[in-house]
Amino acid sequence: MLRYLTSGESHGKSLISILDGVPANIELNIEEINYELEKRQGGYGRGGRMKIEKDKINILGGVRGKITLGGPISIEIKNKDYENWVQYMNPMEDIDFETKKVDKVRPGHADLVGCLKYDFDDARNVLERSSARETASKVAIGAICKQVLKNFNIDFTSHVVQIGNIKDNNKYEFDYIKENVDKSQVRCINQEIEKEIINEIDKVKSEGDTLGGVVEIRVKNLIPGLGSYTQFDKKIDGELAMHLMSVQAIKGVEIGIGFDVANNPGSNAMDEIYYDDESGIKRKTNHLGGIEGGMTTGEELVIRCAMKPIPTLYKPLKSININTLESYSASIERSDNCAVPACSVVCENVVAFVICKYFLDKIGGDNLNDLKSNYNSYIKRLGDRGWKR
Ligand SMILES: Cc1cc2nc3c(=O)[nH]c(=O)nc-3n(C[C@H](O)[C@H](O)[C@H](O)COP(=O)(O)O)c2cc1C
Ligand SMILES: C=C(O[C@@H]1CC(C(=O)O)=C[C@@H](OP(=O)(O)O)[C@H]1O)C(=O)O
Repeated sequence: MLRYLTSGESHGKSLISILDGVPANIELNIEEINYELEKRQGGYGRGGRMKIEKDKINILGGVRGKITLGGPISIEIKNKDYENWVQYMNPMEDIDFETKKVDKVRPGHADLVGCLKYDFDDARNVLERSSARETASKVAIGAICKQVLKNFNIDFTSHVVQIGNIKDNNKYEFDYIKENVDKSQVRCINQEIEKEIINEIDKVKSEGDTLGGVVEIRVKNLIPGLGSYTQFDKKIDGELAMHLMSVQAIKGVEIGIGFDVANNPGSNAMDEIYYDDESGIKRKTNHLGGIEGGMTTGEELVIRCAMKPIPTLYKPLKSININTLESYSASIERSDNCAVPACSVVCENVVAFVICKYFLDKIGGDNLNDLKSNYNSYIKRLGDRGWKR
């Protein structure tokens, strides 16, 4: 079973993760992994921290000469900012906790409940781990998963469809997204909307406020039957929602037309099934976004995620001192103002992990050759039943 754990604090030495269950003999393209990490750091609206970090993957185990060994892969991403935080974060030396205490808890963060739950008088003990810095690990993991799936032509992309109230309602083709997305500053395809969004981010920033938005993730060349209807915890839509909802600041996940199913009659929400000798079993529409009954249909997977606005505002929000219970208005030193573009890269890679997990589960094989022959025999059997790639 493909699984991972992450460890590390936002201003600690490094982010560490272990990805277990990757088959042997997968060739890793390190530049591509680093490119994903670079994309996550980008996007208009990011704060000062991204000028300090230059995220790069450092593989510590599970790989030789860029080829996976079938064992757990351990991954390090260094926090360059650690050197500015040694006095606060050193795990091996004493820290003068009293003078470094964060006792003003920030609304929208894990600070308050984290302090109550874990019995801390210092919110730094919470915020370091709850920070979205951890999403760098998620991206490195997803980028490795993508490279497993590349052997089977399964392809991923993502873009921004809304920031604040500015929406891109155009429908775009997968390849168009793939080709155009990295040139833009907010990962929005339509250049006019891109400009409008950048103006909106500037305006809201000047008011000391922040913005959230909606990102779309697409997966192409999937096969039918990843996931299962037979038990709740085997359904791939459930697993996708769980992983995506657990990304910092994600508040909603929809598949296909999502919440719009409620606004449409059944005839507009289902995807009718056709057969012809040339293309095999096919759908003319994809309202349900490529999943039926907890299983991939083989159509394009279409997922949207809503990210809440960044909770740390330059315009102070009211809160309390966790130790004295006095009220205060927060002021901050630095924060992202809008991280929706970065979040699209994170969500894309989180989806890659889930798809890879279910792919390996369905196809099976602890090395690339076994995986390929199992895959081919499944595709052949589906072909005998009328399904074509
Ligand atoms: C890529 C990314 C960057 C983020 N950057 C910031 C930030 O600079 N400042 C901030 O207050 N929150 C930021 N957040 C959001 C918080 O980490 C998140 O809202 C917080 O941990 C509470 O978790 P929850 O929103 O899931 O409840 C970011 C989230 C993501 C995905
Ligand atoms: C470090 C990252 O994002 C951070 C996520 C984050 C938060 O509270 O979630 C707060 C900010 O950190 P800092 O307080 O150090 O400026 C962001 O920069 C990253 O994305 O790599």
